[in-house]
Amino acid sequence: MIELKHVSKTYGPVKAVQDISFTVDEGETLILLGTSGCGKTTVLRMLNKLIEPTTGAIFLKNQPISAIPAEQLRRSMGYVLQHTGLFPHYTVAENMAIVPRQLKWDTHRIKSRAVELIEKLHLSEEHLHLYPDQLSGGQQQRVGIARALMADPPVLLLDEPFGALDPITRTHIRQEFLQLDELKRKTVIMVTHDITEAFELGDRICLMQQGQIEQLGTPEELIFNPQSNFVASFLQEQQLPLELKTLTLTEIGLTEIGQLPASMSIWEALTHLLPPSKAVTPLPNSKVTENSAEVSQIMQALHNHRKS
Ligand SMILES: Nc1ncnc2c1ncn2[C@@H]1O[C@H](COP(=O)(O)OP(=O)(O)OP(=O)(O)O)[C@@H](O)[C@H]1O
Repeated sequence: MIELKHVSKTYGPVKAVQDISFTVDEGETLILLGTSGCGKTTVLRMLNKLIEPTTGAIFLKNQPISAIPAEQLRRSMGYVLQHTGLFPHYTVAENMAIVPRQLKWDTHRIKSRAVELIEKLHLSEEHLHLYPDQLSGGQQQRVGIARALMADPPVLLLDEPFGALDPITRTHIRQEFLQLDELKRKTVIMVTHDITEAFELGDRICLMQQGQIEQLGTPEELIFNPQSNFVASFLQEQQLPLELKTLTLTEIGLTEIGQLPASMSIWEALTHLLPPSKAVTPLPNSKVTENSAEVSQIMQALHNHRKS
């Protein structure tokens, strides 16, 4: 669906992106993960033709995007900018109508699509008449996503879509986002520096450092088979929670734990088994202290899986 071949971008002496190649399949969610300044946003901006690669080429459905007019390309790619990028002097409805107007949709179609999406994102029709600064940060982020989805583009580019939110709101919006039926058939490329977010949302993760790819793989590959010390140390602090979220009970060799389905992640299983006070917040990074028979059995199976 999308392919980057040996793409680099330099700004004078600054090598923002250095010789990056990867493909993203149709319907896949790829996360660009890395610390500030590693080149994630630059990749996204090149995909959308906001900037040109210095060398290398980008393809959309096997066609070089250099041959696709920018306007046409952007109609097939919704873009959620860092800090939402909503126009402050436009109402929510006007912000959401920008692309449909370019596509010459009639007023009725624009309105009904806006109402449909705003409700899917857990806002109400009344919000359509407000200006961005009359909304909370979380509401603005929802509008930013709704705006990008208006014309139902097959590709969605998201730059830190849940940035600048407190951790609890961030988790809520992320859960809503995961459940959005609108996203199920889209190809999504999302930038984040939040490891948990990357592991929850990504089919694959591209971990970058100083403009280069350190490792590109599934969450499980990154956690259990880090290709460099950088990858291992980048993930180290979150190691246990990531393992718990990435692996299912089946994958650690457990087919029966009480009534819980074996396709559940270890995290979900422990959330069911542990008392709410322990399950609500992420489990301690170093060890799980609760000692019920099932929890012990799960942790033993995880231990065995690590050794295998
Ligand atoms: N227009 C520009 N002119 C000069 N240097 C730039 C420009 N845009 C980006 N850079 C540099 O390129 C590098 C990569 O920037 P980029 O914004 O892609 O990083 P990032 O990983 O998205 O960071 P963040 O998470 O902080 O947004 C940085 O060193 C940045 O200073």
